[in-house]
Amino acid sequence: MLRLYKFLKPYALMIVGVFFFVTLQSLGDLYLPTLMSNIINEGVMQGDTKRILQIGGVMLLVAGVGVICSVIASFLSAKVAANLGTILRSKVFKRVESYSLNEFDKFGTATLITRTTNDITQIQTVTIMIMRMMISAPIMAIGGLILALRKDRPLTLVLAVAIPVLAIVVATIASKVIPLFKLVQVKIDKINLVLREKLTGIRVIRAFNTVELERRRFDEANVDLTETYIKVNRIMAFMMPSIMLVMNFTSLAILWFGGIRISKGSMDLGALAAFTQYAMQIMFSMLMLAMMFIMVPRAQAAATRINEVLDTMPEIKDAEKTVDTFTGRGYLEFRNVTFSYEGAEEPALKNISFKANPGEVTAIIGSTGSGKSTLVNLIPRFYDVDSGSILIDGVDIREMSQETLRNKIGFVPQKAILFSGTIADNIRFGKEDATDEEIRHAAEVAQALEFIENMDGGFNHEISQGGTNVSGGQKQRLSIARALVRKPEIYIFDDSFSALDFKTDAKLRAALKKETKDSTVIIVAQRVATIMDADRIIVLDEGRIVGIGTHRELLEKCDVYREIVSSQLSEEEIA
Ligand SMILES: Nc1ncnc2c1ncn2[C@@H]1O[C@H](COP(=O)(O)OP(=O)(O)OP(=O)(O)O)[C@@H](O)[C@H]1O
Repeated sequence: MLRLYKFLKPYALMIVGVFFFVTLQSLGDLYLPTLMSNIINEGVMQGDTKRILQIGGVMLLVAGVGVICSVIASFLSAKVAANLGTILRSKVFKRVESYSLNEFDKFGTATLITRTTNDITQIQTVTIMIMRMMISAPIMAIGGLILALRKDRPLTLVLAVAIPVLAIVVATIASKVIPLFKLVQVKIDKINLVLREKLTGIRVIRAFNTVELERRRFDEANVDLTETYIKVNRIMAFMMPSIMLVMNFTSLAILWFGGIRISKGSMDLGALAAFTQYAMQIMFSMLMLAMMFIMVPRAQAAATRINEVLDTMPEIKDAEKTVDTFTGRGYLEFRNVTFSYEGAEEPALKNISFKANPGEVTAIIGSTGSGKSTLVNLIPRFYDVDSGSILIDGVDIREMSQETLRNKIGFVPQKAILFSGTIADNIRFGKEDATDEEIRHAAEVAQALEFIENMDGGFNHEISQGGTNVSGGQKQRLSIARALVRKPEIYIFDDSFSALDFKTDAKLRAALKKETKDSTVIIVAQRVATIMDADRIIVLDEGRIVGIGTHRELLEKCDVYREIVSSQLSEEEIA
């Protein structure tokens, strides 16, 4: 956790301020019992009303200053903790943003969300507590002890018994509760995971009538978390009564032995009243320390999880010296590329070699799971190859900056993703400074203009979160327009025409031909009709290339291709 506190450097002055005001408040609190003892001895016992009012006035003043100090310390500590939260959230977000898909696969989205929200809030809360208690608890404990000793030395023997008893009670409770707090964090992760999956899959859940089943699964995770919370609270419920019991017995013992000492004339009434209060202050400060010992490990667990995110360096990094000048315009080459997903037994791609030139369409076809998406995901460096290399214009993509590389590419993913905002905003995502004319043109080529113009507000029509207010085919066309507006050197369409009807598919490809005539186009497709006219078709099977050529060439020499074709096209279409 200390590591995270390094981020607090800019707020050092505020933290000093918190310590200062907390110290002032604690000193005031320590002074009050002495003043009370004076009121009893010098005012009440002597019947001196003036003295009572005098000391009472000072007590009010001390208490008033204490309240002001406490308010300022609260305000400052809350501000410091809130700022720490902001810094941590932004650091975690920045790091997560830099992750390659490998790291995303490793963590999972649910835990990354819990770590950015719940874990950081946990640290924020504990930070406020630490700032307030770290100073005040020792001052109150040590100061209280010194002042109690000054009031009556023999009576402190009662404390010598009471404090260890209190320590044992608190330590027993803490040892049981700390591991449970750590468990709570993991269980919150689980709830987030279930919740996220259920919410994103709500349509499937409704369609398959599994609402009841899913509810039960959520309830299981929920009950699991609740039970852990109940366990924690059951133990914590013992804490206050046990501590109060020890404290009440301590008060009783002080009054008992103090009474004996008063009756012997070795102690006065004021000193006994003050001593009782100091004893309570000492024990409360021990309690504060105990709370810190319980809460800090909980925040420590959160801190470890945050540090894990911050310490995980993205596997894909820019080279020290990057190449920025290129002689070609999107000439793509795969040289003996082999790639495996982390933890997979078999490589997803084996020994892939091919060339794709500007002005040509290179199509990739193959059965599901044959590695088509994996192959195109390697081009923008979502993952790095295990061996071999991918070159653009003769330069290994690992030798150029990721920004330069990705600027060359217009990527249309298999699953069209839209963001909340207008249709124009979504297309402009491809090119920040795109003019209205460019956006309109991209939409026209993507065969999206007609449906956009039929929508309320046209290009200003708002897309809802996750793009739920447009159809699958419309989503695909908008994500194609987003890639087109970039006018990139390399277009990658990962099964991006699958949701289009045949007529729109054909019209789109005809329009694309003109638009992409100077670019290298890679099309992953399931439908043979979509890629029949491609300059080069690559047939993948279980991660290997089993054929490269035109439609005609492959029909003659590639069995796998022939099988795919005959399962989709009629005899006349093949001919
Ligand atoms: N993130 C991942 N982690 C581990 N394995 C993966 C991952 N993504 C894909 N795979 C595996 O890699 C293989 C190739 O998957 P890929 O998505 O490239 O196939 P595909 O040909 O695009 O299939 P489809 O046509 O169904 O989209 C599959 O066996 C798949 O299970």
